[in-house]
Amino acid sequence: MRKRLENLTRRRSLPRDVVSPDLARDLARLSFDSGRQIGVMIGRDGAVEMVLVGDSRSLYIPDLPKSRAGRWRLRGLRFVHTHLREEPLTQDDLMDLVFLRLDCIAVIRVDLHGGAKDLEVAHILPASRQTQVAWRILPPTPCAEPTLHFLEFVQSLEEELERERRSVAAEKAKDRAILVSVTTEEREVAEASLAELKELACSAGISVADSIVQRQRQANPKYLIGKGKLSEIIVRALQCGVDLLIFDQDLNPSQIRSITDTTELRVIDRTQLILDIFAQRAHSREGKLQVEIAQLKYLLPRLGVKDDALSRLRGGIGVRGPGETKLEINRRRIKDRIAHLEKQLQQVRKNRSQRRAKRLRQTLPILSIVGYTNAGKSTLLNTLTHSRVWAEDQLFATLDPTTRRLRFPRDMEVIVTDTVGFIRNLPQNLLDAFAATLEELNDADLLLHVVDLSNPHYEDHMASVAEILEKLGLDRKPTVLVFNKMDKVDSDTLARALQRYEAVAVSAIDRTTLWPLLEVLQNKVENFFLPEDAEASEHLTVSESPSETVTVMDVKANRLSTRLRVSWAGKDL
Ligand SMILES: Nc1nc2c(ncn2[C@@H]2O[C@H](COP(=O)(O)OP(=O)(O)OP(=O)(O)O)[C@@H](O)[C@H]2O)c(=O)[nH]1
Ligand SMILES: [Mg+2]
Repeated sequence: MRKRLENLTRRRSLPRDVVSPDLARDLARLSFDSGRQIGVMIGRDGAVEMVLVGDSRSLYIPDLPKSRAGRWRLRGLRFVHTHLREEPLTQDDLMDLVFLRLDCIAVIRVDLHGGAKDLEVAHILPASRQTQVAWRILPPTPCAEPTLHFLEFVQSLEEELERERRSVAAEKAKDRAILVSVTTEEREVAEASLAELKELACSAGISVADSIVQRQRQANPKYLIGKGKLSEIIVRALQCGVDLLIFDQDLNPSQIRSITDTTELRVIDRTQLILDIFAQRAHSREGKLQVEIAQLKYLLPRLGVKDDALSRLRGGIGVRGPGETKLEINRRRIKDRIAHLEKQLQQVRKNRSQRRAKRLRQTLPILSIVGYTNAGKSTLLNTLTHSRVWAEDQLFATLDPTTRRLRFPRDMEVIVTDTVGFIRNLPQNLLDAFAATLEELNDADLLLHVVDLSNPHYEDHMASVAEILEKLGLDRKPTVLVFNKMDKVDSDTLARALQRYEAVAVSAIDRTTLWPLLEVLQNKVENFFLPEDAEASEHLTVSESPSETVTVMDVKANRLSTRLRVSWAGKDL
């Protein structure tokens, strides 16, 4: 028996046959004699690369050598095996096809006399031809008269996959990902959370190819996700040319490892995605330090015993945060680095409080725009920026700014800052890093809390923002509530919202809607900073344009924390 099996390794099929008729016949016979399933892995050149022996009903395929370049390629191996008693392809066979990204899987159905009855072949299906399932089973053909030209077939299949990949890759050269949510929550809750993950991914510069939800009654601690879903993911990834999976749920290190091992895709979870976003957005020295500390702390418990754990965990998007070289250091060195960064952080903080003291001496009121992610904060700031042009045009047409300044020796100036969006469920260990990206808020005199009124969950978002502000010790700051995107809600909703909350409604994409807001801001700032100053009031009352509200905004472009300088002459004084 052993000898007969060994002989199989020297067999060759023509590249054009899935399996040569002789080999099929011999496999069937051997299988029949031994009462076991027998299989061979055949390379593209037709050579048998591996012989596998199972029991009468199943056959286990061990780890295969790493696949050829490119995760979207097929493996370059076809698996041909026998089924006794004319049993057709099974679900397990199809799973093997998908998990191993085989060129194809074929079963030789052995008849009751040990003959090779026929050959059943299944292959992965490209997305463009996608139906409900990710594979196709071809009608059985007699082993003795193969009809399929296998090599041509598999080459065209691969070309098709490659074309798909290229068309999506060309779409944008950025990271593409599939989002995955494994949850015991209600579908609606899971989908809202996934929608948010998508926004997070987008703001991290990742394009989302697809999202997959698995609702389950009980979690599967090993993979977190069921095997069937995992195979769906592998096929979708193959079809979409995706090599990154982002899980909405936090994964523990061994889950990351087993999912990575099974799918050969990069795997990150929500926390790591948020960390990556912070890493992108932290501009200040303190912010950068905080984010790197958070990244390293996230990494530390995930350093497994396996030496390749680091390269897997480098999974993140691009090469942000702790770079590759940094990640090659061991656990000890990471701890040292954290200690070192923490020391630096203390130093920076000391400097910052000195800086702040200096700024306070300049007494420029600072307005900071805060709000849930995607509320429209940056848009609001930008639109204010455009209205600057408009306002200036007006200004030049009617007034001489230089003269005006002379007349108003204490005219008001404010700085407006945009901030990173707030997010629900912010893990506690990220709060420091998040707080650092929001450090400017400590200096804010007035917060503009922007809310996307068109989002059905806007009240939840308001609550999340309030909660985070409280955690950051910012809940006592005077705040103006701004209901944005009023163009997207009907008048009833708007009226009801304004009844319930003291807020100003705007549409940040439409600068003409901003005036009521400017009015409110102006009054607030004046109330905070002017009343006790009699001298200023005197000057202002002699103004020659008492009824005119002039807004001059001067943007010192600095992307995320664009600063907007607003000066105006008060009309109500
Ligand atoms: N229809 C409508 N869309 C708006 C309005 N304001 C903002 N948007 C859109 O909402 C989306 C998010 O706006 P952003 O300004 O990026 O939101 P953000 O709060 O800065 O988001 P993060 O920085 O990610 O927290 C963009 O697509 C805007 O075009 C509005 O008043 N009406
Ligand atoms: Mg923004």
